[in-house]
Amino acid sequence: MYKGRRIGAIIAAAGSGSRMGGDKPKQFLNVDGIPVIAKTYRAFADCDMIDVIYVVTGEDMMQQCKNHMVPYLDTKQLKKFGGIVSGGNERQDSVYNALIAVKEQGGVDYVLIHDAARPFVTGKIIETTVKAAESRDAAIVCVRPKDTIRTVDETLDRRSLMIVQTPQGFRFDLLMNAYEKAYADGYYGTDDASLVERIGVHPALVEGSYANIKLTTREDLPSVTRIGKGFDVHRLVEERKCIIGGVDIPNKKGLLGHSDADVLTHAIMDALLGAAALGDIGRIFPDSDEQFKNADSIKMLEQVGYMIREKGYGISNIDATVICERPKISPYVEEMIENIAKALKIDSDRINIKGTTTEKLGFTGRKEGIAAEAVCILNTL
Ligand SMILES: Nc1ccn([C@@H]2O[C@H](COP(=O)(O)OP(=O)(O)OP(=O)(O)O)[C@@H](O)[C@H]2O)c(=O)n1
Ligand SMILES: C[C@](O)(CO)[C@H](O)COP(=O)(O)O
Repeated sequence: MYKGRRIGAIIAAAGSGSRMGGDKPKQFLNVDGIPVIAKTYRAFADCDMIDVIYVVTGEDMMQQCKNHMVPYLDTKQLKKFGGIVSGGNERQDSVYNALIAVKEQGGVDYVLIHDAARPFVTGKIIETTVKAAESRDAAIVCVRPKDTIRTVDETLDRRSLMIVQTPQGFRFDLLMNAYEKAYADGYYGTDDASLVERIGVHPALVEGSYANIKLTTREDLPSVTRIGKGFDVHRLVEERKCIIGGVDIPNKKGLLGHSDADVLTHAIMDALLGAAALGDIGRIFPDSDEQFKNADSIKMLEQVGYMIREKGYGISNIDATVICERPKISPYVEEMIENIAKALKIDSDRINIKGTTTEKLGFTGRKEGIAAEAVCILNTL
């Protein structure tokens, strides 16, 4: 409530995100650890001035939308949920469908229209828009362009230009009239204010934020950095090969394990899987499975690399340490790096491998086994 007025919000989430691409619409992608639609909804739900929130999404996306929203909201936030409305072909059609649903459910005094694809909207922006809409009937959030803007033919005067964002807030009956007039005239606009202007109302301009971007193309997505850590140990025994980092190293004893027991490659796989929240090698390549008996770990690493890319991550770097008295690691480091880089399809300068001893202490010091640890950083592509 604001000054005793009932304030509604409509979140437009029926787009297909064709410019973003990918396997799901952008409103269902994750930003800051939660789906975009949930983050956007939360911003409105957490604002005391907002009484009820309607989400408009594609007819075929209703369930997907709920799944990406409801589990991320608390009881207080969910209390404001007015319902999900089926959208239309264009943003304007979607918003109109939601306006009709709001009206059918008793209406509100003022309504804020917001793109689901603008999850960085703040409580302050929402409040300022409500106040401006209440005093001026219509209010839109804008920022000044930072670059020079021109048409194909001429440079425009930047001082008179504004970049229009959402939310856009209106007296409810005014916006409804504007939409009805637009449809009567066959007019389509790219925002709500342009429709209201056609019936003679100029909106108040509210200062937005450069951070309140509309996620439109891949470059708009904030980069995500994830860290992973892996550790592995294998026992040294007679009559086994000593394969480390894919290099068959001449040594009196070799490493015991279900696969080829490549301790270094295993630690690296666990670091990568951990960073991507994909579990660990035990889960992906179980030692109860015969197909992994004496398996080439570099081949398994290749598969892990594929899974990481599938999840949308690139490998920023890997740093690994092999811990043993013997064999000496340094003569083989370059070859190990080459094998690992090739399997992961990354540049070799993203990988660092080193060897160390435990000064003859512990099981590595007694040459009973070899340990390896690895850390990695993944970034969204
Ligand atoms: N028929 C439509 C089209 C768009 N939108 C919503 O309007 C907002 C702004 O639109 P836009 O960035 O163009 O989203 P998309 O239409 O999804 O993107 P694209 O044009 O790249 O397909 C988005 O939150 C989008 O979900 C909508 O509710 N109904
Ligand atoms: C409403 C809007 O976000 C204001 O900048 C924008 O016009 C939506 O346009 P789109 O063509 O649907 O991306």
